[in-house]
Amino acid sequence: MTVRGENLIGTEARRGREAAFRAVAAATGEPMEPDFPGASLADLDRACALAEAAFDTYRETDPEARAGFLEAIAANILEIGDDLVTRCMAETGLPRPRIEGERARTVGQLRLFASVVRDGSYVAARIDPALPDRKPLPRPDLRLRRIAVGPVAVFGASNFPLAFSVAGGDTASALAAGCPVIVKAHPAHPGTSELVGRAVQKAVSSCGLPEGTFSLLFDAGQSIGQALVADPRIAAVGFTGSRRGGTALMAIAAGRPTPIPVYAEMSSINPVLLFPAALDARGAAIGKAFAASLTLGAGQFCTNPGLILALPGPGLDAFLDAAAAALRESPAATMLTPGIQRAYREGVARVAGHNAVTLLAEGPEGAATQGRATLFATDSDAFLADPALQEEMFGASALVVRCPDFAAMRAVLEHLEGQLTASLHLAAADHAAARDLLPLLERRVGRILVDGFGTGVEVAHAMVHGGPYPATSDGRTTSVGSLAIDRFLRPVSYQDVPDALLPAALRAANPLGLPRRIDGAPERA
Ligand SMILES: NC(=O)C1=CN([C@@H]2O[C@H](COP(=O)(O)OP(=O)(O)OC[C@H]3O[C@@H](n4cnc5c(N)ncnc54)[C@H](OP(=O)(O)O)[C@@H]3O)[C@@H](O)[C@H]2O)C=CC1
Ligand SMILES: O=C(O)CCC(=O)C(=O)O
Repeated sequence: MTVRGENLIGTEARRGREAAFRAVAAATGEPMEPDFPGASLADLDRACALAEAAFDTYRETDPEARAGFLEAIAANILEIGDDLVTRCMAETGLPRPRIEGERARTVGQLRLFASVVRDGSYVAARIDPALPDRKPLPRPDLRLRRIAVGPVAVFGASNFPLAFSVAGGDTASALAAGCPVIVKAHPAHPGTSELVGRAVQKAVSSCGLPEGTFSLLFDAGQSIGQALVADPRIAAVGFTGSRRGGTALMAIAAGRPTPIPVYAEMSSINPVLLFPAALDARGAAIGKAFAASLTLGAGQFCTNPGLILALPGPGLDAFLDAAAAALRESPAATMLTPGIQRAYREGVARVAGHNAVTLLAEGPEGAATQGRATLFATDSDAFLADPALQEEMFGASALVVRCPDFAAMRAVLEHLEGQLTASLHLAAADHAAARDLLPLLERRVGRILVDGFGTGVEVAHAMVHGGPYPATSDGRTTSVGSLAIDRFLRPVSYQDVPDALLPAALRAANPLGLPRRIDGAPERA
């Protein structure tokens, strides 16, 4: 399939009229064909008008039609075949197995949301029948369902060109909820974005859905993204990227005459707690596994294990020796964009220059487009004294904080900003110490995991990929897993509305066969 450098607006594909940009081949830094002229404000207006016009029809599509649409997108993505994989590899510098794995995750995610739509629990339909004889007052007939919030703006992420991008988790969950989606493509992988966008556009047509169900816009700068968030027809925003970008969009959304939620997944350093008995039993093995997680995807994961907390001892020494040895041999890896590479290099230099930090290991120097792994160490007093030491270094770099005792480890955790994940490495003898820290960890993070690392989020019903600010803008939600649909739904209650006027979800005959609660208990079939 050919990449043409076109915005996809409803059923149309048209080249923009604003300043153009090109993808940059991540490995060489060379510009790639074709150019992508940016969308104009008129293009944005058209996409928003179509989305608004599509909304009432799309949100009332029956479950089977909407599920079929999500499955059609998945099938169309697979149908692009190797053209998608090779374009994506060139634009991102990520290797084939990673891109193929990410494609499988993306397709699986779309299918998961198709099953969520078919299941229907997400509608949360509930009925409290009228009690006309209740004393002292009769109760009205009350029925509740959740409806889609409206058109959603999605910002594709640089580091997951498929699973967190044009047809990634934000788009899949918004479409599943019944929201039309307008994607602002990430400029790091425009060709990949166009190919996937065409797969969605084709599914909209083949499923007979309103054309405004999906649009994709390109922009060489930030004005289209900002105008999209500010547009009164947009009801919510999904974003994965930097704290600076996420908070800028939050400010725009909050400053609108009608403020809207921005679900931004931003920075996280994902503390890893190494407990003494686990370190004594298998310090070297944990060190090796840590190095593998740290260097995955050149460290360009928001779940990257960037902070290690441990008590000094021979177990920690074994961990550090093994981790350092593995990192010294870990080849430098191509980073996603020159900007991300520069930010990583500067972040590493800043930490390296800190007077309370020592360099434990670094990987071999790489090409100008690459990032090398680094491991630093400091102690808990120094970490507590300088908030800059908890800034995310987006790449394969981590800081080990030596804590003299569990009280110091607790103080470091208390001092941490909100995080996506915390990993605990434990043996049975560590359980009491771990139990003491769990309530604090629950306050700080969205996911607590044992004997593993947070990279490679499972797309599942019980997954939380979120966390308190600044890991995300709203720690009550997740951007991965079936619960992600909740972000794009809103409850509506119907009081004494005649059956003929009720939405199908709430009619007495339950024509959609939805799971419902009657007076708080599951409805009997
Ligand atoms: N923790 C995480 O999950 C991630 C963190 N990052 C961090 O972000 C840095 C930059 O990476 P990147 O992925 O490009 O993230 P950015 O936040 O810079 O960009 C993400 C998207 O948002 C847009 N955007 C950013 N700021 C604004 C703004 N003020 N107004 C309108 N649109 C905006 C970008 O457009 P444009 O490119 O035109 O600015 C891009 O489309 C990395 O070095 C890393 O530190 C990145 C990815 C994931
Ligand atoms: O680790 C993962 O699978 C997902 C990571 C992620 O969400 C991100 O890096 O933005």
